[in-house]
Amino acid sequence: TACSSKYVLSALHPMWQGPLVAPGGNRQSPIDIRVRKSVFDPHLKPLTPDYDPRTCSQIWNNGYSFLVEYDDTTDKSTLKGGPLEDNFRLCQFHFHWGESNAWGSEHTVDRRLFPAELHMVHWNSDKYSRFEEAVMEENGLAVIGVFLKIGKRHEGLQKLVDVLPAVRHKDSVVEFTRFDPACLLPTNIDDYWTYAGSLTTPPLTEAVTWIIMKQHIEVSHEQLAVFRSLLFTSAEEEVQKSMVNNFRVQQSLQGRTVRSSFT
Ligand SMILES: O=C1NC(=O)[C@@H](c2ccccc2)S1
Ligand SMILES: [Zn+2]
Repeated sequence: TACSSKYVLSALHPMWQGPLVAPGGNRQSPIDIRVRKSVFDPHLKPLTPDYDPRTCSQIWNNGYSFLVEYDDTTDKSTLKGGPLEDNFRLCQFHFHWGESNAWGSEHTVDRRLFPAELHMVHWNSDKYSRFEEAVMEENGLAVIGVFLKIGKRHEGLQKLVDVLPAVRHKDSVVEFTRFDPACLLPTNIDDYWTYAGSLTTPPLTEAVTWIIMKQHIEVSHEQLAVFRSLLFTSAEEEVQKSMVNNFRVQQSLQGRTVRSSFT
């Protein structure tokens, strides 16, 4: 689908932690969320995700993460509410993780690192007609971030973990259907932080309203180890590089305010 955009593939290089900063970027992501500096906003509404598992279509290893893609040609899997004024359409979700459980997330909370972070990517279907267009616009995208911790096995995630070996190499794709992404959200989605930021991979456009969940989800050590069995490299390349540490370095807040939906 459109949202598995060429942007992510073309300018991406595994392990690029680069000095790559969007020209004149003053709202870059990820950031450290300083809890005591966040501002409670009583006007923030509850978030209302409404996902249809039948729109789930495939999993793709794009050489940086694996994307679970959704058919975003109609308003079947949507996100509204929270800080959002418009209707947003789910196009894909993916993760970022480390080579060890000690790090891997892109955002941090008072400098605390998590072993991994889930991103659910949505684009503004009230204002734009497709993902590629929205990705270049100020209020084009909404990404839900959920931290992962090592603990009990996540039953819903296992269906995904079981097919990962089929997309071990860069550019591999496998059909993947009837997966309800809501199963990956924490039980409490009313408590979140939100701020104006950017994509964390090229084109790094400052198009994202970030919604970071306060409550994490738990996955088992074995499940996360399967993420690490994926490769950055394609089947043809001689040297195989394991897909780990696919996160961007943290960016400065540059005067931005992080709002919280809770006190
Ligand atoms: O949340 C984000 N994580 C990423 O890898 C970036 C991205 C870039 C383009 C499409 C989808 C996601 S933005
Ligand atoms: Zn991401």
